[in-house]
Order: sequence, then structure tokens, then C-alpha cells
Amino acid sequence: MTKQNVAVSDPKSGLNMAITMAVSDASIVTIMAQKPAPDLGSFITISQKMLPKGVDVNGAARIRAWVNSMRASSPTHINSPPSLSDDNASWVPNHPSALDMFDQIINASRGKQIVMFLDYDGTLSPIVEDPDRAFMSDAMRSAVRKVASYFPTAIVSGRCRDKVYDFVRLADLYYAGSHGMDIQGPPKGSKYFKGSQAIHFQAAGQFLPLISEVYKALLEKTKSILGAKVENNKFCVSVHFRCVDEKKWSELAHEVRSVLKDNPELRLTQGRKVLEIRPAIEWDKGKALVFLLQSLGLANRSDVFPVYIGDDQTDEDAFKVLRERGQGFGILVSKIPRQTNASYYLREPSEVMDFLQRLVKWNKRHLDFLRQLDDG
Ligand SMILES: O=P(O)(O)OC[C@H]1O[C@H](O[C@H]2O[C@H](CO)[C@@H](O)[C@H](O)[C@H]2O)[C@H](O)[C@@H](O)[C@@H]1O
Repeated sequence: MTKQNVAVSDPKSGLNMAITMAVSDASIVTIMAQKPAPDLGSFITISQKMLPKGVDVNGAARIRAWVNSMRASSPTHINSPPSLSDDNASWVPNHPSALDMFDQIINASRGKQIVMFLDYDGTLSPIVEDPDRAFMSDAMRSAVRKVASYFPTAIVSGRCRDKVYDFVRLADLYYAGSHGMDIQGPPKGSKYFKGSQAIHFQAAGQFLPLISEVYKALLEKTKSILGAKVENNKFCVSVHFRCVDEKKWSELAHEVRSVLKDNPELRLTQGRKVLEIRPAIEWDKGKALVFLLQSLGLANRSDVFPVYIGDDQTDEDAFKVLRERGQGFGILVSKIPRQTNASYYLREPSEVMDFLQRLVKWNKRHLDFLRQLDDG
């Protein structure tokens, strides 16, 4: 057996890794140590192609990177994060509370058509251990219903569209499930019904059989990992690790990688204690937002004011679109400061509800005022 130090560049993540390998024969390589290596000075650089067949060193590097990122995104691993109750929290000056700035927000929206985009988990419902029990409260449902009675409203979720509909149970809304890959407009009879048929758009229809296969494979491969939960979101699959012992995260990441490796047409994104496998197509919550504005006939108008509220990394695509369009803004739901393209923050779903209720109250008063003007 020989010991060898090599440097591996992972083309997908762009990470350089220093790896110490024990090579016992032509086909067996054991990774003994591995660390990010910006300076590759004394190492031999190899590529996957130079390794014996079956040795997936890039895979090992990627799994390590995933596990690091799984750890980094877990609040228990952030060293004393500044809490948003702390006035000195670093992002507060640039990203004020949407409740504190409510009047300024309303002023900016004057004379424009507000369109509401709402993420589901962590925004309308609190984060809970069991994804099947992430119910929204009746008070939140009532707030969303009232908002939707005044403004076109869409729920944009990573979940399968039917499932998120079962949680929300409001008919007058647009629903974009599977991270926006499955969009359905309100039915006939709704005031937001457009054209002659309800809007129905699936950006990744051809991936349905593959995703269903991948779901089954992941169920099988993770069944021995205590606490792992695989969720079929129709056009994507979620592998939850919220209830998995941290010592098993690497094993879980390995199983996910083993499925992804054989399916280059799929890619991985990460949410809150969840790995998400989805088609590697140019479609995300930001694209879904633009599609919805187009469907509403509002995409090319300057008097539109879209507001997107979400808590997850995947919501950043939508925040970014709004920032680039210079229209409306994003509100990040988070108790912990983080890099974001949103303009404002709210701490948790209860504050989202306060915000929605204030919006309804303000609009009602505004409409009453306009009516009185008309009458007078
Ligand atoms: O886009 P979203 O509506 O925010 O959906 C993203 C994922 O949300 C769900 O998982 C998250 O919430 C669960 C319930 O609170 C929690 O247990 C899990 O740890 C969170 O990641 C949902 O189950 C996923 O399928 C969605 O992709």
C-alpha cells in the first residue's frame, strides 16, 4: 500500500481539495484525509480521468462539501449568530424590518398594482419536524384569503402543488409547486381567472418518469438511515435530514450522490435541513414569478408592485429577479442575518401574518376613502 497526496479540482463546485489517499492496488483507493486547498503547491494535481475506474474522488470531495454546507446551514453550527432581537445585528441597516417600514412600503406601492408571492414552509407555516404536519393556522389562512381578495396572490413552494394546495385550501390563488415547475391558475369563476382555460404550465414534464424512479431509489437507499425522510414533490425529490443524527449526514449525502452521479440531468439544491434533487433546467422560483406576472398580463407594465415573501435559499432566485427588474421587493423570513437579495426581513411566520393583516387593513381603508370621494 502506498500513500499519496493529491489535489483534486471539482469542476462542478470549483473547489480544490487536498486529498491524502491510501492506494492498495490498482482499484482500491481509500481517502484518508481531505481538506479544502486554495494553495495546491506541493500536491500532484490529478483529474478523475486519471484514476482507476470506479474511483470517485470528485464524488468524495463533493460529499465533503455537501456535508460542510449541511452543517453551515444548521443554526446550531453558526457561532453565536447575531440575533435579530439584537439591535446591532449586521444586516439590519440594509435590510430593515418590513413591519417597521410598513408606511414607506405602502408609499412606494401607491398607484401600482400589488401582486403577492408567498412561499409556504417557514413563511406561512412554522418549520416542524414532520413535513406532513406543517399546517398553517386558521388565522394565517384568513389573512392570506383577505390579501388574495384584494391582490392577485400566488403560493410558490418547493412542495408538490397538490400537497401545498391541501395545506392552504384557498381556491382564488395561483399555485406554483415543485419550486415553480408546476403552475396552476385559479379556476373559472375566480376574479383572477384569465382567458378561456385555467392556466396550467409544467416546465419539466419530461422529467416525471425519472423523478419517480429517483424517488424510489432514494427511498430504498436511505431506508436504513434513522430519521431520513424522502418526499416526492412530483418534479423534484426532497431528502430531509432534520431528524438524522449528524454522524450519519455523510452517509446520507453519499447515498444521494450515488443517485445523482448516474443522472447528470438532475442537480442538487439545499433548503432548511433538506437536500433537494431537481431537473437541471433553467427554471426556478424567479422564472416562475416572471411567468406568473406574464400570465396576469402585468409583466411589461411599470405600474406593478410584486412583493415576494420567503425564507429559503431557493427564494433568493425570486428576490434576485425583483432586484434586477427594479420592481417591488423581496422580504426574507429569518431570525438570523444572512446574505440576501431581499430588501426587508420578517422574523417568523407570525410576523408575516401581521404584515399581511396590515396590508389588508390599509387597503380596506384606502378603498373606503376612494368610495367616499366618489360619493362626495
Ligand atoms: O418552498 P417551500 O414551501 O419553503 O418548501 C421547501 C421545503 O419545505 C418543506 O421542508 C421544510 O419544512 C418542513 C416542515 O416544517 C421541515 O421539516 C423541513 O426540515 C424543511 O426543509 C418540504 O417538506 C420540502 O419538500 C420543501 O421542498
